[in-house]
Amino acid sequence: MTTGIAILGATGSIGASTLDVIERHPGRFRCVAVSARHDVEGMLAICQRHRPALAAMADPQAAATLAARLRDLQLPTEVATGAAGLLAVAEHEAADQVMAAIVGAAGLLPTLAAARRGKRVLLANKESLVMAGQLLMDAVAESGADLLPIDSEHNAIYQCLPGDYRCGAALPGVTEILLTASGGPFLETPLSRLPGMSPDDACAHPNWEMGRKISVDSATMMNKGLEVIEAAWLFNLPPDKIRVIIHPQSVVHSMVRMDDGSVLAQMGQPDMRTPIVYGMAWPERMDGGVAPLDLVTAGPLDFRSPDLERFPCLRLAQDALSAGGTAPLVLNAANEVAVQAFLDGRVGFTAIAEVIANTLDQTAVMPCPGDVDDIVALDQDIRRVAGELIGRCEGRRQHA
Ligand SMILES: NC(=O)C1=CN([C@@H]2O[C@H](COP(=O)(O)OP(=O)(O)OC[C@H]3O[C@@H](n4cnc5c(N)ncnc54)[C@H](OP(=O)(O)O)[C@@H]3O)[C@@H](O)[C@H]2O)C=CC1
Ligand SMILES: CC(=O)[C@@H](O)[C@H](O)COP(=O)(O)O
Ligand SMILES: [Mn+2]
Repeated sequence: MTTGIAILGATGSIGASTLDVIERHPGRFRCVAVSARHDVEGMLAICQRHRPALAAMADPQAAATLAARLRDLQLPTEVATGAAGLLAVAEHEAADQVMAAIVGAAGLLPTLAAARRGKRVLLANKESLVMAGQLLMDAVAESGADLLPIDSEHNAIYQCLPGDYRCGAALPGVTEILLTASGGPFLETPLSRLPGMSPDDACAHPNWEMGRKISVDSATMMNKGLEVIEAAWLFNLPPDKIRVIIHPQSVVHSMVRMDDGSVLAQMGQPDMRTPIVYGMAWPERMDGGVAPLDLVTAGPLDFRSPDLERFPCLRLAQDALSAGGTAPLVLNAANEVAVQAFLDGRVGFTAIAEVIANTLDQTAVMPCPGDVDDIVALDQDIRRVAGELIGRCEGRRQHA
């Protein structure tokens, strides 16, 4: 039987890897619905190759252009737009599985909709769990949806757990999980040079090819911070059972330490098609086109503790997890605003951590709202606070 896949964020890095896996197994998987924000050319190429029933563009102008181009080419793909368009992709009746690969908070509503509909959720969009972990995990539990972690570390941990483990359940026998972190492009950069690092420097990840937002997150190690919070929700663990270890080679994708002293690891090439095909084929195993890992040529594997002076964002995220309530949501919103300002050349690299810390300082921690509309409204409020702080950084920069 063919499995229908909807891809939220189809024009991105995870979207491209997912489409590559689908193409390798034409009888087994079919791309039935796709979404993007405004990349019309990318979406057109996907529609020509995969003929999905539905393509949604969040941006209305991009949707209109796509619809006209599809008409000219006499392609039958229906076009939708806006928030409703993203929901239509997430809930598409022909989709058995939904790849949640929109970057950032924009992924929350469609990911939640897919979970509520009982689709298998292939979760790459870590920000939705950071913002609304309780809501998303409750939706999965209530609908009985399969939730498969796609983020490489969480996928690695999932692979190390017993075969009948389901995300959100307790983990008896596990002492702690060890999330590996590459350390990003600035692992060895002298601290005095960090303020002058450019967006292209920050996006030059040593091991993974990814979108620009997550690449900057890797450079600040906020990516690992978000992943600590993501792990707490996926594996139902308290902060003190989630440890971060620097592993510059990105060969060991994460580990689980058991109470009997065993440490289980999942290894492989740094290629997202492994976790993607794992999630799509689960509980089977299939080929995703990934080259075999040769441990003889992979070179020495190094491990060390993270330096929190170099990576203050990691500590901010760990503290936000311990604080609980709305703190992770505030952290995530401030990070998205600060990273975008850095990518736009408006603030320097080290301002990212400063803006997040100051936003957290200005915001009282409250219990997280139980209603998704309230969560989205709060996210918008925090973005305004962080935006004002960005404005002040810009002002200081201009006067310097
Ligand atoms: N890349 C990777 O290897 C990994 C990524 N992840 C996570 O997966 C997610 C996607 O990452 P990645 O593929 O690298 O990101 P990319 O930037 O490469 O792609 C993002 C996708 O989301 C779409 N998008 C962006 N903003 C919006 C919006 N406001 N509304 C609707 N769609 C939007 C983009 O459309 P458009 O092209 O039109 O802008 C694009 O399709 C992130 O949450 C990331 O943390 C997790 C682990 C690994
Ligand atoms: C591929 C993936 O899962 C990314 O989240 C990756 O982990 C980024 O690498 P860092 O370890 O540098 O954050
Ligand atoms: Mn990861």
